[in-house]
Amino acid sequence: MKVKRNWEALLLFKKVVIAGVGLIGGSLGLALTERRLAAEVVGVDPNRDNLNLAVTMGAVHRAASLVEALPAADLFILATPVGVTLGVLEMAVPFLTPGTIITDVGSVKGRLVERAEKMLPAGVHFIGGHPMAGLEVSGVAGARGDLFQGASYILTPTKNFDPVALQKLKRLVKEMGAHPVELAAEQHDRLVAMISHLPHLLAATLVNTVAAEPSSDMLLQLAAGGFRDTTRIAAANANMWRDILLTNRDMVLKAVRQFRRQLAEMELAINNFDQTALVAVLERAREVRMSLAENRTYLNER
Ligand SMILES: NC(=O)C1=CN([C@@H]2O[C@H](COP(=O)(O)OP(=O)(O)OC[C@H]3O[C@@H](n4cnc5c(N)ncnc54)[C@H](O)[C@@H]3O)[C@@H](O)[C@H]2O)C=CC1
Ligand SMILES: O=C(O)C(=O)Cc1ccc(O)cc1
Repeated sequence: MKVKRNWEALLLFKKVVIAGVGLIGGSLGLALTERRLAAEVVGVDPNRDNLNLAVTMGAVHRAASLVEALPAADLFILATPVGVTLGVLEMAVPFLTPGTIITDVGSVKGRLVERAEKMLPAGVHFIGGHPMAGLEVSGVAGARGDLFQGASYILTPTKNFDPVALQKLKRLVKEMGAHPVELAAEQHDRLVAMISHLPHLLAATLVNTVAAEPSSDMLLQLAAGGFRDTTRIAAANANMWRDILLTNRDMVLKAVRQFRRQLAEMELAINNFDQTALVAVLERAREVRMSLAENRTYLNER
């Protein structure tokens, strides 16, 4: 006999507290409320307009302060800018009660993951998280409950991780339609420097290269899909990216050095009219890019 799944069966958490109900916190809130994964979702955010909009949109059931919201929460999600997350966690510590699982969504993991475990009271477990999905807009107004559908969602358990907390977070990730991928925090930071932080830096540099031209207005009007496709992310929040690039400074600088080597190879081939080398470089990129579009497989699922 087919068992009918009622909404009660999907209830993963009783009370979820989200600090930072912006694009990502709001999208997690919508995913939780729309799919009825939590009985109550409480939002904490110093931006009153944003928080009120989150309530109106149904991304959180109610707004509160950390002091009021945190006791008896079974999940606490830090969805704040990378530069303030550790400070918010420090502020939260006195109000945490045993049984709370804590995760974050930040684009850089290293220091936060290292510090988090050390400052938490007994019975409270932290596992870093990073949804590999987003948009170039900030604030809850752009939030969507299906933002993480089909995306990889990185979790960074340490060697002392709590297995029950990890299982619950993996279940949540899957219920949101995303694919959990476990990585060590340092490995996470090295990989995202290449596939997220470097592309962002390059998109911004590409836009600025064109903008620095005397005829930039005309150039931007003429720009076709190629320029738009390669620079969409340059429209994202500058403060958010300042935090990301500086917090992951060493890995980002390493990725820039690798990029410079590839650029030099391309430059040399053009300078030398070296048709063979130029085709080889372009062909290598073409094949890799085409394999990215086809047949998506996820790490940990191979
Ligand atoms: N935007 C994106 O595409 C992605 C962002 N991320 C990460 O998600 C995090 C949030 O980014 P977004 O949602 O895009 O930013 P956002 O600017 O849309 O939202 C951040 C929210 O945090 C609030 N906030 C600031 N200080 C706070 C504090 N002390 N306590 C509570 N709330 C506070 C802000 O008022 C704002 O509403 C960042 O750490 C970012 O690295 C991760 C994946 C994708
Ligand atoms: O806009 C996009 O497509 C992005 O890739 C956004 C994004 C920004 C930061 C992240 O840490 C992850 C994803």
